[in-house]
Amino acid sequence: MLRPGFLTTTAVTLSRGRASQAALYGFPRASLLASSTQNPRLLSSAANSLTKLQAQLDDPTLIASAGFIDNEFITASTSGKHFAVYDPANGTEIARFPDMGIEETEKAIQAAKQAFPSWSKTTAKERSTILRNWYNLILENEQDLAKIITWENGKPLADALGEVRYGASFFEWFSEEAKRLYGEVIPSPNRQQRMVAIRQPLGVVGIITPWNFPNAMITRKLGAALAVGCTVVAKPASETPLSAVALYELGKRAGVPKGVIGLVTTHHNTKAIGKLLCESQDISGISFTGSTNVGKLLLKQSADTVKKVSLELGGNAAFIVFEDADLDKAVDAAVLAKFRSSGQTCICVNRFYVHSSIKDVFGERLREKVEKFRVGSGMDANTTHGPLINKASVEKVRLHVHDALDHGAKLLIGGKESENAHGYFYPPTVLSDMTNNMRIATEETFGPVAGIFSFDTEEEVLELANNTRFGLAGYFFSKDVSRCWRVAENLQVGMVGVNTGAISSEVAPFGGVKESGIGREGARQGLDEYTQYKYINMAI
Ligand SMILES: NC(=O)c1ccc[n+]([C@@H]2O[C@H](COP(=O)([O-])OP(=O)(O)OC[C@H]3O[C@@H](n4cnc5c(N)ncnc54)[C@H](O)[C@@H]3O)[C@@H](O)[C@H]2O)c1
Ligand SMILES: O=CCCC(=O)O
Repeated sequence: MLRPGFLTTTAVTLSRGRASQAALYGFPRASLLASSTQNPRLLSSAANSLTKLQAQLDDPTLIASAGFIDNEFITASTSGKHFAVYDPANGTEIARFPDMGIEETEKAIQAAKQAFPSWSKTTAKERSTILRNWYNLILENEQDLAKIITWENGKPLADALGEVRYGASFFEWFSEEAKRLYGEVIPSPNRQQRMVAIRQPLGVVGIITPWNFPNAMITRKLGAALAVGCTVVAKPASETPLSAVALYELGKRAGVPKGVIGLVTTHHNTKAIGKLLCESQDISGISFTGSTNVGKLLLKQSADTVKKVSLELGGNAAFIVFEDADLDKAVDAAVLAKFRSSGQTCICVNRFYVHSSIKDVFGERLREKVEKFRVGSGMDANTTHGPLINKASVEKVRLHVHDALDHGAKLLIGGKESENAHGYFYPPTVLSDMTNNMRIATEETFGPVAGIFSFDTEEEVLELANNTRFGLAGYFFSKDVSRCWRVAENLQVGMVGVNTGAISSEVAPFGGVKESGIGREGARQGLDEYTQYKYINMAI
């Protein structure tokens, strides 16, 4: 039952057959117009935009402007306010979401709390089956889900499809791991007692996710949380809520029971909702992926209720090319590790350290690769690299490039923005002759700029690479096996790519050290963030 104050007539369940899909085209428009506090003409045009998007999907019922509370899609906030979602390729509004607040979040928390006793008592096999259903549904709808990512995030469609499959892999993985949540039998130090440690779900967990992987950052958390028996209230980034809604719609179809997963959409109430999730006594864990500053705030806010907190934060990855590296492989890996998602992944390279003897040839080879990029709308099949997420991101990248050039960096390619460009584009850029007094040496750029520093000795480059408060990922290229072990062990990061630029996988523990985070996601370790041990001592 919805509380008074919710626009109950617009709380619509999206799980309908395809036969009725055409009729659904009108639903978001009706719900948006229901808001009395905003200009009806603007709301109507936003609804039309969403309708246009729906018309391009095989299954238009996958998206709506809605949060999801207690098994219902809620298309209006109690305040009547909305926030806009934009296509970063052209800056146009594509949807308008309910700007939910404390009331809705509290309701989602209570629904998740109520659902916890029964969900946590389902068998591992039952939870596994639901996750597996969800995985299958994602793959069946992968083309639609990829389009949704591209519309709201901007990444090229092929990359978006890769993200959908990557996202799905977490449900597949955790559907399997659900059945292997083993505890321990502890050899007793005496003859009178037997000792075991069992693993139990934390309870309700709050999940906050970023825009750079609108699909996969949600599944990486949800998969693990649901596998162990936790229930969830999630808040997606306000830039990319459509992917979250689509996933929830599929979750409902997959058989996730009422109350187990909640979704609260907001822009203006982000801080307040974050605080509530951290401070609520009904929430036992927080899992966050995003910037280090916000992560630190959430950690502080969670202190009073002594929550288990899992943080996947910013990075400042070094990519080291030793003099004995296979240069072809190093350049290919550099392209991937730097320019994937136009430089907007947390494990993207921020600093290239190339041995002084090969610095110029490496720079030239990288320049040649970047010259072949095709920057444009992610929906265009020829596009290799899409826009950045918003204006602020473009400004940060511009600042980093200008700062480097002002301090004497050499521009190999890029750096010049087109004056006629619509959308949030920045040309892929390669800079050489970088020095440690430049911003890129210490700050995460989160954009398509490769800055090349040079070094002479292994000792020197390790010191440079580790001279940061971040510690997420690091990469290096060398053919010397002893050096490979030495450098891998001495890089102060959570993840190392040795002779590769691709390290992400659902089977591997993803996470950082230092101010890049606490905890690991994916892999068998991913379950640890959502469980606690209970030690049982039985006298015999
Ligand atoms: N380590 C990882 O796995 C990983 C993955 C992706 C992104 N990141 C990092 O995320 C950053 C970029 O993402 P971003 O700009 O979206 O980060 P962000 O921290 O601004 O936002 C991330 C999420 O936190 C929410 N948020 C913002 N302020 C909040 C507050 N006060 N309380 C509660 N929630 C709040 C946002 O709405 C969004 O949902 C980069 O630093 C990147 O390295 C890390
Ligand atoms: O941006 C952070 C996540 C990237 C990844 O999982 O590869």
